[in-house]
Amino acid sequence: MTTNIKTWGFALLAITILARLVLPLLRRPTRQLPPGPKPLPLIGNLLQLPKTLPWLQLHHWGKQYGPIMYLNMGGQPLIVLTSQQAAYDLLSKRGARYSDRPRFIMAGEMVCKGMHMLLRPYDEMYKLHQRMEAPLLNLRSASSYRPLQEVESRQLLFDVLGEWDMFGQEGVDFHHHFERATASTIYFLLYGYRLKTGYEKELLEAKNVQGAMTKTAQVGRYIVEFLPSLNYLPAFLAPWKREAEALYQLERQLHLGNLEKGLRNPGYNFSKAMQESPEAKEMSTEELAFDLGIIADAALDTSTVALGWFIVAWCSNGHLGWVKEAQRVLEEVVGRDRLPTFDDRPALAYIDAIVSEVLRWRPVAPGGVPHFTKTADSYMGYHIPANSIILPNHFTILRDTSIFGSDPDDFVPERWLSPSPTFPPSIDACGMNLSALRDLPQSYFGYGRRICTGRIIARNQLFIQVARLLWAFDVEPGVVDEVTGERHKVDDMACEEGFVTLPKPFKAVLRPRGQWVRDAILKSGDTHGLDLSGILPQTGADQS
Ligand code: HEM
Repeated sequence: MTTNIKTWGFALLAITILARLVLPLLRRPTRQLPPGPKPLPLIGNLLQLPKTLPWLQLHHWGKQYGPIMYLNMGGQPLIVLTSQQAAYDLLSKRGARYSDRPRFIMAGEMVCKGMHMLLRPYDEMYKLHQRMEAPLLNLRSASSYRPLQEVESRQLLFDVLGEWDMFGQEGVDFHHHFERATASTIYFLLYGYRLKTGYEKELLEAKNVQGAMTKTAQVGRYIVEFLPSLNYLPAFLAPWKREAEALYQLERQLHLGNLEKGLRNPGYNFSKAMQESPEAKEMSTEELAFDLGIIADAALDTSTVALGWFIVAWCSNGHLGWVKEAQRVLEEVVGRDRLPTFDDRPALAYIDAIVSEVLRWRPVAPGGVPHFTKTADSYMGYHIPANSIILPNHFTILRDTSIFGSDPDDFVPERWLSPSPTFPPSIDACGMNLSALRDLPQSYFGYGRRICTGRIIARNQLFIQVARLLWAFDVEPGVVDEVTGERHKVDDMACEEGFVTLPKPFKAVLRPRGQWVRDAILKSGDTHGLDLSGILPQTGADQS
């Protein structure tokens, strides 16, 4: 009996593979597709796109084939966009058509049972979640979370100074400190509790789940992604089903447990605000818990990675003068008696320019986040087939010389500064000086209706952390060559694989710039003893 089922299983597999490869060839489109690398028979460009750093290969192809490219990924049309204009025209201006996501059968449908906000299709349920999140993430609400971000960045400096006292020239694992600070901020905002060490059970579990999720979203890892009908096979012939179910249970427990804690903890947090929203009445508790859990995941890696690249830029390109300039401006605006605060932000446009440049120079998701169109379209005279994946290659787009200038590989914060700031300046609700900054595309947050919803919170957080780190420390690579005694150079392109691309780990020395730094940090002290239950708005977020 088992052998019979197996035989039928393999027959079904063979037929589906054949149909999948041959049918697209029979349906060869007559209209002109965008240019792209020459496909091989049957499999198209599937084997030409490397598994390691595919966005870099797409970057090189972009130079050859232009702003819109076509690849055939074993029958799946993939449209790659490599200019800001093309990405904006399609993903933002034609957002109604281009806001879907491709199917992520393992990660989205099986592991998250369709409840992953980033991977969801653009349907009514997605819009319900978006309506629930929007009032908590808008500019005015984000401005009210800044006191929390000030506390957590104070703690970051305190922790880093403590490590300097212990390890000195050996350097610190800055990634860990950034991760703790980011996680603690977002967990307090979402669930009302902080993380003191960065080794708390909740965070370790969240990282495990996230790591496993990243694997399940890898292109080519599971055959069921290409042949969804294989999911009709019984579980003993489909081992990925067991893997997905185990991961789903893990994630479910984590998110539900955090939601419960959030509802129990004192003071305002997103768990309470969302549960009280009219939208939450239309969804299950599990849907609500996953919404919060995915926001936590989306915030955690991205902001930590951006800070990591900031340290890479400091170690590898700091000599270009921008560190000196930032420290000069901080000296002028803030002085030496206290840490920079959000009140200083209108006069610290240079710091916001550094944040923009970090996100441009090494985008957190260099390969972009895939959008999807169910309907056929045309652009620049080219045919875009129905059911195409649309991938904006952030790495290339953020090097568009017509927008960012002729030196896009260099780290130059000045490119974000307005040559003629207007007076009186226009300052937004979070203190950002809009008049002093050029309104260049922030493509690193994505596009259109799927643009990153946490971008204002992220920018506020990066502003205060970057300002305070530059005010407090001088930074250099932590590893010294035993023979020459010189510090190792940091390879500014060395990165880990993944959808979010983080720098390869290394230690950096963060040396206090003077006694005044130590005095100011120790004066503000360890923040873990503080009662923060009143630090966030008590009456819920701004609804405007
Ligand atoms: C430097 C930090 C961050 C970067 C670079 C970043 C980048 C991105 C990008 C590229 C996308 C996909 C956009 C697209 O599909 O076109 C995205 C989506 C998203 N981000 Fe962020 N993000 C950051 C921080 C945050 C934070 C702090 C939060 C939450 C507080 C957040 C919440 C989300 C959510 C919920 C989505 C899914 C949106 C959707 O699919 O509709 N992100 N982010």
